[in-house]
Order: sequence, then C-alpha cells, then structure tokens
Amino acid sequence: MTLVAGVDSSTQSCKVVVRDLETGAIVRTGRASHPTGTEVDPQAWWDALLAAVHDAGGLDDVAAVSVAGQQHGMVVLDAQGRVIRPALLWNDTRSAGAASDLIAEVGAEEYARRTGVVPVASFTATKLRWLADAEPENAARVAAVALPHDWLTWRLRGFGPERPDLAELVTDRSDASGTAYFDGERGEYDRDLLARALRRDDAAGDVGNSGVALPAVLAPGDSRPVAHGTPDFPTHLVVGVGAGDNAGAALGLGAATGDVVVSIGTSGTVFAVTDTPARDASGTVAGFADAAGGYLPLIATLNAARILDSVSALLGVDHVELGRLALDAEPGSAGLVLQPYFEGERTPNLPDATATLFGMTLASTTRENLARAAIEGLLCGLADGLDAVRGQGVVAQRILLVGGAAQNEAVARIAAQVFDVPVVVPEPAEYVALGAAAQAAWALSGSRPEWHVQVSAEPAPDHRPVIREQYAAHRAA
Ligand SMILES: Nc1ncnc2c1ncn2[C@@H]1O[C@H](COP(=O)(O)OP(=O)(O)O)[C@@H](O)[C@H]1O
Ligand SMILES: O=C(CO)[C@@H](O)[C@H](O)COP(=O)(O)O
Repeated sequence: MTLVAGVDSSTQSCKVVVRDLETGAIVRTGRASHPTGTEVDPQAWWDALLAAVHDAGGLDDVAAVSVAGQQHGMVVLDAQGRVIRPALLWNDTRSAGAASDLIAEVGAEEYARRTGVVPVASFTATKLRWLADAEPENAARVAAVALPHDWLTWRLRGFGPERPDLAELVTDRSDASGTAYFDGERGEYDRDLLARALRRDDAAGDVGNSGVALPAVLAPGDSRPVAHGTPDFPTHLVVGVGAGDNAGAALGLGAATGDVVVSIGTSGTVFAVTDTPARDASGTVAGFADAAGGYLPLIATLNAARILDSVSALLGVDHVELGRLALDAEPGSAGLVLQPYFEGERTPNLPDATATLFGMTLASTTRENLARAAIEGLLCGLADGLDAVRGQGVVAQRILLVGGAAQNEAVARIAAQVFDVPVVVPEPAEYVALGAAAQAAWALSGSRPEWHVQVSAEPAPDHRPVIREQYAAHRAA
C-alpha cells in the first residue's frame, strides 16, 4: 500500500492524516495543540507538527506529504533564516489602522484590481505595514516574508537557521493570494505593493534583484524534495506545494460547482470554487485563488467555534449539552439575539467591536435561549457571508458544513433553519489535512486523486426566516 500524508497547521492545533494513495482511506491520524493568542512563535507550530507526526505513527512508510495551514500569518525571517519576531496571526487586529492607511494610499478599487482583495487587518500586507511603523528596526532586518505553511514546508525540507537558503521557500497560489500583494489571475506577486506595505523600496524589483525574498509560487501538483533529511522527514519524501487551509478544505471535500463550503473552526468561512476571480472592491468578499488552478471567493469571520466554547463555559456545560439546550428553545430564541463580535469582527469589518446580547427580558433570558442565540448568531454572520458570496455570482445548491463545530448536531440542525439551501454534513474528518494529503498524492502520481467523501447527515430543510430577520434588525439598529 502506498501512503501519503496531509498536515493542517490550523489556529488551534496541528492535525496529520495518513491516507492510502489508491482509495483515499484514512489509515491513521495525529494531533497536537497550538498555543493560544494571536501572536505566536512559529517554533511552536514546528514543535506541534513534530508531535502530531509522531502521534500519527511517523512518516517512515509514507511516500509524500503536503502542509496546509492557517492563512495570512506574518512570518518574517532575517538573512540568517531566523524568525525575527513572533508571527502575527490572521485574527490579530492590531493592523486595522495599517489596513486603512494602505487603502487610503492605493485605493480599494486599485487593490481589488491588482490583488483580488481589499486589505483588512487579517491580510499579511497590513501586518508588514504595522511592523514598519511599530518596529522599524525589525522591518529593516526582513530578508524574507513567509506564511505559516510556507515556513513549515521549508523547515520540513531541512531548511532553517542552520541552512538558511531563503531561495528554497515555496508556496502555492491559494496561500499567496491571501497576502494582498499577489495577483492570483496573473500568478505573480505585486512587489510594488509589498514594498509599499513594508516601507522598503528595496523590496520592489524582480526576484534575485530584491532585498526581500518571497516564496516561489508553485503549480498545483508540483513538488520539491526533502533537501536535508532528518529521522522525522527522510529524503525519500516527496513534498507537495501546500495550501491555505480553506483551499485545502475545498480540495479535501472535492467541492464542485453548486457547493458552498461553510467551515466553523476558529474562523468562520464561506467559500466556493469558481473558474473566474472575484474582485470585490467593497472588500467583503476576498478574491482568493484555490489550490487546483481556479479561484476561491471567500468571506471570513473572526468569531466562530469559540463563540460556542465561550457560551458553553458561561453556562457550565459541554458542547453536547449546549446543543441539547439550544434544541429545547424555539427558533428565534424568544427574541434573544447574540451579535457575537467577541474578538472584534472582520466581516463586517469592525475590528474594535465587542459582542452584544439583545432582547433580554425576564422571559427570554433562559439557558436554552442563550444556547440557541449563540448558535443562531454564529450562523447568521455566515448567512450574511453567503449572501455576499452569491453577490459575486456564486450559485449555491447546497452547503457543505465542516470544521470543529459542524460536528455538533444542533449546529447542523439550526443551520438548516438559517440557510435557505440544503445543508449537508460530510462525515467528521479533518478536511484541510485530507486536502493536503490529496496534494501529496497529486505530487506523487501526477494527477489529482478522485477520492470519495461520505455524507454523515443531511438535516431536513426547515428554513425559519425569523432568525435572520431579527438578527438583521439588531445589526441595522
Ligand atoms: N461538538 C462540538 N460542538 C461545538 N464546537 C466544537 C465541537 N467540537 C469541536 N468544537 C470546537 O471547534 C473548534 C476547533 O475546530 P477546528 O476546525 O479544528 O478549528 P481550527 O482549524 O481553526 O483550529 C474548537 O473551538 C472546538 O472547541
Ligand atoms: O483568515 C482566514 C481566511 O481568510 C482563516 O480562515 C484562517 O485561514 C484561519 O483558519 P482556521 O484556523 O480557523 O481554520
């Protein structure tokens, strides 16, 4: 049996799956936790990757591996290949002012035209501008900028401070498209936008002629060898190009026309695979690239599964009990509405917002209604996102619900009340890691594998417009 492995280095944890190349069957899995916080030393991701690989039984018998990861995180390296400062993650909002500054300088239309996105605090370019303004001595030392999956792929192939070959950094279109200095349609970096973000004129110019290295953007199915083998990552391993996590999930799910993926992990995301790029100058929909040569219009919320973690903790219950309580309440939670901006918000772009509970009366303020309001608030934000993605021409025939919180039955059943299209829950699995394993298989065999995805639940359509109507009324107010 030939085996391939996929990694998802996500916000909260690192997950590894090992699959049979022939059938796609999951042979074994591993996992390790990441630190909390929105600023993380990348070394912690490397340690977690090693721990997750060990937990999965190692890669000795595996022929190829590929790494997908949380998008946008800023990993800055000096000329010796050392990480200059902890990475700022996608959900770190300190660069909100930098995003506004970049838009004021370049223009939203111009950004959308050149990169498919308009900067928000999540995107790498804004973090570089923050670095240039807040830590100019660090910005001056930047010799390369990588994303989490680029850096982990580089380390896995045997590079790092001991072998600081920055020209060996590689990435793919999907993750590069989340930087706000890459055009997914042309498949090229916009180095003038990079130079502007970092306030470094020497960052402009052609590859080899620039003071700041960027990872080479490889094609889907491409690969690189392990250059310097270690016991954990031996030289026989073929290493795939990797991906941003959402593009990885699309690959793992085999998302096709008519499918809209709704992922409820640390972030909430709504996205679809398309043939043409989105260029939304309002900035609501990010016009990302996918991991298979197409595009991935996407909206993301900063608040998703952790809304439920927080409300579960408040109520002193686990996720199962939270779901049971929620299903004991009526749709609309008797008027209780949670606008769940616990960590600020990205869609809508309100980086300094906080959460608000509306509609509290003696009658409505029950544990059941609060549990339901948490799930409804989470899903209403994503339903607004679905509207925005549809506004880019995406036709939604069904929702594929994935991510940690999709495993909660109440979330799936209430999703069937919030969304106006059928909801399908694929069998519980780490779809980002599965997609990365599909990349590994593609790199090994030369063609994209056609692996089947099982469905575990299809909650009966039960659309209840009242849920979104009352949420929208409070948002407007
Ligand atoms: N049954 C469940 N109900 C609600 N939330 C859940 C459930 N299982 C896991 N989660 C939550 O899902 C999140 C992890 O999801 P995951 O997709 O792995 O996130 P990420 O990829 O962003 O690290 C955690 O916040 C976890 O508490
Ligand atoms: O910022 C985005 C997408 O634009 C997030 O989706 C990140 O990619 C983090 O993903 P998770 O770790 O929550 O899965």
